Amino acid sequence: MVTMVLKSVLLVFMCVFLKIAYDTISCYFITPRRIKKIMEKQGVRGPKPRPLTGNILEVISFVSCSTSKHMDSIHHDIVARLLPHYVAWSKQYGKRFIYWNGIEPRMCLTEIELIKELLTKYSIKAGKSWLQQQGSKNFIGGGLLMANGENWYHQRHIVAPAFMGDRLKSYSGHMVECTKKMLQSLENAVESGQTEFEIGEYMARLTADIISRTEFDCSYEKGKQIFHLLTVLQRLCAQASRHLCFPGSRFFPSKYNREIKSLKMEVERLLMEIIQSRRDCVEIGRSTSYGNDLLGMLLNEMQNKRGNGSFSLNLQLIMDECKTFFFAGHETTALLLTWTIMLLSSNLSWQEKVRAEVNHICNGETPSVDHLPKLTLLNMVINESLRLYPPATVLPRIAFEDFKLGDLHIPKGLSIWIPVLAIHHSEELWGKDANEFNPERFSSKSFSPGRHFIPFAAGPRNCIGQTFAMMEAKIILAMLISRFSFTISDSYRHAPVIVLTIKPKHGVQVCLKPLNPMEKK
Ligand code: HEM
Repeated sequence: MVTMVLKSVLLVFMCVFLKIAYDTISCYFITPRRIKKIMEKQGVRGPKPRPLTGNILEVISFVSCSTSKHMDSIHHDIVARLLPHYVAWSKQYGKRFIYWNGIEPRMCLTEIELIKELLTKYSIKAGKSWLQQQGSKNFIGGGLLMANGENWYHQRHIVAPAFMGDRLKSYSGHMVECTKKMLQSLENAVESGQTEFEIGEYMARLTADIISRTEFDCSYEKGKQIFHLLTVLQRLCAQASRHLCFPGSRFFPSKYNREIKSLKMEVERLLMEIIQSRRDCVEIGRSTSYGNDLLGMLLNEMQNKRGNGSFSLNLQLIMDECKTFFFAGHETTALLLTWTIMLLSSNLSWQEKVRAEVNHICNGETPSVDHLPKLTLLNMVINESLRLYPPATVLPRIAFEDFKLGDLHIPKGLSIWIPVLAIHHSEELWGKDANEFNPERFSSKSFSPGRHFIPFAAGPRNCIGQTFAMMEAKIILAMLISRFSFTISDSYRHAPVIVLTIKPKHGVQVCLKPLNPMEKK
């Protein structure tokens, strides 16, 4: 009897072991090579990969060489600096090529029609890859940004109302209040004799403040504390995700992995405290709803059990959504503002034009949602900034099943990489002055958005916070430009780098001068 049991256990153990061994070999060797063959047959080639690391080491060496120094002057010809591997391989292998991110074969896609088809038609068949999800699992978990398929569909429908209509307009008050506080602190610093400011720090603090207030309203101070921890967690997860291509690396109890786990637990403990106190208020009858902020909306939704079929909104997902909105909405907008201020500080005639427009439209009042659509020059400048320095430089997708894209057969498991930065700087698409700051190009009525201007992606999976971000950027810039004039400081070193998003390596130093009441008018 005992031998029978032992034999059965051994058999089960052997089966499990063989399954794991087969899955590992299939995932690391068989599938990637099958995909490579299918793509090669269609004429899509690329650099030779090394075992396990693929072309990662080449990419690292290309980029560390091109970004080792700052640029000689402020110009915007930055593709060769930030995506040198793209420049080298597209020259050698053509518009479509394949390179290997570890064990993941990635096809680079720059053809506009194919990108449009992929983003609009195949938003369910192509989504976020396992590598991406693992890289951010301890950080934003299964929130909207990393969700796929049915889950993504339901999550998107639940949060969409938070970014539309009157609810969206209601956030403008928070934006104005937070900006007033920031401007006051700048004015105080100027009065005490400071003239030069690293404006990126101010913008990062301001956008974090705004998103904390929008998400947590009355629990705003606690929200700020959570977001501070999330910023540290984000940095650690980005460092740890570099090792993900090595089998089992995420289970290794390294210093990174231990620190990540304990930070994640602390963030979630604080989030649960806020959630619990709102539930208590409703339970004892002190309040009839969970609140009008983003968190309240998600909790109300969970209470109404609008879950559909197998999908249900649970507390873990609500916490993941809170973390996702902070991550997706804070740094991207801060960078948009920082780069726009850099561009206006080094293009004074545009600064003057935008100031005159703001003064004319707002007439000394703080900007309201009714003023914003009339600020057309400001809108053009923001678009030009998003074109030259798109915070999200690449859009990654992975095919979950075989499908046809234009003339290409895309096999299941192929990762597709859309280099937004290169598309935005392409002379073929934007003309000879593609690398110059020229907001005028956005004034043309014939301009067709979404074709080769994709800072917020496109199609059903585009940025849900696009209107929120544009409203926030316009309010902040309009308020800043009517209070201060700014020039780029001599100490500024133009050194864009990509660390997930495009960042100024040494910050953006500007000299601020308060405008006197006559100039403000
Ligand atoms: C200038 C500011 C912003 C830029 C450039 C930007 C850009 C993008 C891009 C390119 C995507 C698509 C990513 C992908 O699918 O791979 C995206 C998605 C997303 N963004 Fe933004 N974003 C900005 C601001 C915001 C704000 C303010 C929020 C929220 C408050 C936000 C929330 C999200 C979310 C949740 C997604 C995932 C949408 C989905 O997959 O359905 N973003 N963003």
